[in-house]
Amino acid sequence: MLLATVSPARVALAVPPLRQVLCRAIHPTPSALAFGKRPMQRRDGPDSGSRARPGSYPSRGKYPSSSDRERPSSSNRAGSGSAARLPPRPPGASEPRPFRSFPLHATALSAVLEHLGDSCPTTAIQSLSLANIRVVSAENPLRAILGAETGSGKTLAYLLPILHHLKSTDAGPNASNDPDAPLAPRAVIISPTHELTRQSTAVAKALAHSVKLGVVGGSSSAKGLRGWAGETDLVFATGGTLRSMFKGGVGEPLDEMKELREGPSRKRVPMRLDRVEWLVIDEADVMLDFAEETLSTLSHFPPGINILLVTATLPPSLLHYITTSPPLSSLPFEQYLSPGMHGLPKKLSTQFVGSTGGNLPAEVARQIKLAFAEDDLGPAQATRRKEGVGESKTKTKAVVFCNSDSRVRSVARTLGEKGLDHLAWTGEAEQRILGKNGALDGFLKPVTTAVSGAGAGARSSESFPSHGDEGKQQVSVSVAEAPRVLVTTSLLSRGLDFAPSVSTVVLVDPPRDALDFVHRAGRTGRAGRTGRVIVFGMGDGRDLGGRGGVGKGVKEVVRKGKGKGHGRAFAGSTASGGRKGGRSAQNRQAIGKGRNIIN
Ligand SMILES: Nc1ncnc2c1ncn2[C@@H]1O[C@H](COP(=O)(O)OP(=O)(O)OP(=O)(O)O)[C@@H](O)[C@H]1O
Repeated sequence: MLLATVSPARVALAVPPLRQVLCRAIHPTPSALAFGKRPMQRRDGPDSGSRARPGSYPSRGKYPSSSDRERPSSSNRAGSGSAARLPPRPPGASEPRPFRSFPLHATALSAVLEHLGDSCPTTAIQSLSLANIRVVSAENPLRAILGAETGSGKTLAYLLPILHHLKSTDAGPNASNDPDAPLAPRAVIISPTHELTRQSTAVAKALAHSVKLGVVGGSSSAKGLRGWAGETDLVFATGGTLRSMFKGGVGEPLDEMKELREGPSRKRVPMRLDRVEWLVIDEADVMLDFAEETLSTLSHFPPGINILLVTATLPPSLLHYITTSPPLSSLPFEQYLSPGMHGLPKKLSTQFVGSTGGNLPAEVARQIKLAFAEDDLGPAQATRRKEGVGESKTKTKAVVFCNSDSRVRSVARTLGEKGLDHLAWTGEAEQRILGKNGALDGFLKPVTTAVSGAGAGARSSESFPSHGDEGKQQVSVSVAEAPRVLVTTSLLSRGLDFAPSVSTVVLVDPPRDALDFVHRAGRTGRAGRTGRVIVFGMGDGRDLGGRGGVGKGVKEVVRKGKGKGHGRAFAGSTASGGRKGGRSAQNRQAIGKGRNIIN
């Protein structure tokens, strides 16, 4: 009944068949390519794409370079185009392409080339985003979903178009140095956890340093945004941090209890949202767990802002939510979904452990030791070297997911007894309460920046090749003596970019649903690298279909990761779509008791 209030056009947009999404991706309109400009035509108007627009590319039979945009030819000025002069349709807009082939602001382009390496191409979602995420007019804001598998570069997929836009329309540094001026960003990025907020902030800072934009990141609700004031460009925060700033209205003190306890000398952090042009909700499907809070947060933002929802999983319930809940439902969302979405990363193997001999934690420890021993074998070492993980002596690491804090404690205890150096990280972890990633750094990918003059960005010919870390300078602290195993809960399953040395993810308890499986498993095998996920509690993997909704969903995810993915909405525990019939995956018995590997 709720859908009755939604126009047919919007329903059609809400759940497009894959072919519609891909068609749009394969044939981006000139206006879609002209991002950063604000032509007057409606984005989805009937004549969209039928004539050249201001800022669109000259027809040259190739992708234009950024310099094309900076020096417009007579054929790409406003009104000079015609259908006959449209640029050739690209062969596949989700194909990897050089970052230079997109009309990025020169500073944003050099920042990303410095960050990833000069010759590093885009990933599928980055190609889609850079070709399509643009502001058409202030009166016609953009609403878009960016969806792609874990570890596929979604952070840059949303950051780059925003950096481009902010820089292209930058009015220069704010003259006011008033320490009491409210924090006033142009873009706000909401993440579900403090850990992810801190990591995304670090990535944005690494880029924004060259782009010369301001980035503020909240690391905890207690002190994250304190000390910042005045106009800035990007603010990263959790929904909770933002809400606590809005409590009682924008400009009210943050965390009043602390303020009472520690006295009025602590700096207040008011925030003004009237300058906000962009709102990004990272890990957007988590919104569903906090539906009311999310809507209450959104109600503070101006109505005409551009909204990007970024996600690795797109359940129909999320589509329903955004089409029926104001203010999200006020405009339809375009969908840019990578073909690999809802599958596991391609080089991630799934291994099921059916039998534990009655002692689950001990078997977990045994399987981790086995995995590390496999990693130390020659071929695994050679692959890691090729993938830029580091020296052949680099020790691989494992992240272990449990469904509860008590399970974290019991597994951690056993790992200790079995001589496995580990870190246990739950919502109650002391470092976490202090608002620091510190202890986690040994597991997280350090944010790097190129050392000038050094050759960075080793390439391979795969569609999503790993980039080398040669020639990079580590920005975060040294983590040489960090433990090899991290034991945690779903708290760290979302969005975090774990280090390439994390070769193994262990699911001690069955995932709550297939979405949970996708996110936990996706902490390894990132950026085209190899990885393995070891799954307990779901049998030996041969009869997943017979294990109810979760089993069916997991089976579907594993199969999609190995074949051609699709971008349809994902039913989670009862995933729909995908190929019928024979398995694309090959099952083979693993070395080790009862472990079944699906490659
Ligand atoms: N074009 C690229 N080529 C190679 N590596 C890339 C590229 N873009 C980003 N990366 C790297 O890929 C890794 C994963 O990126 P990111 O964390 O943005 O993935 P994600 O899609 O957001 O994953 P998740 O769904 O888990 O949040 C990062 O280490 C990033 O530096």
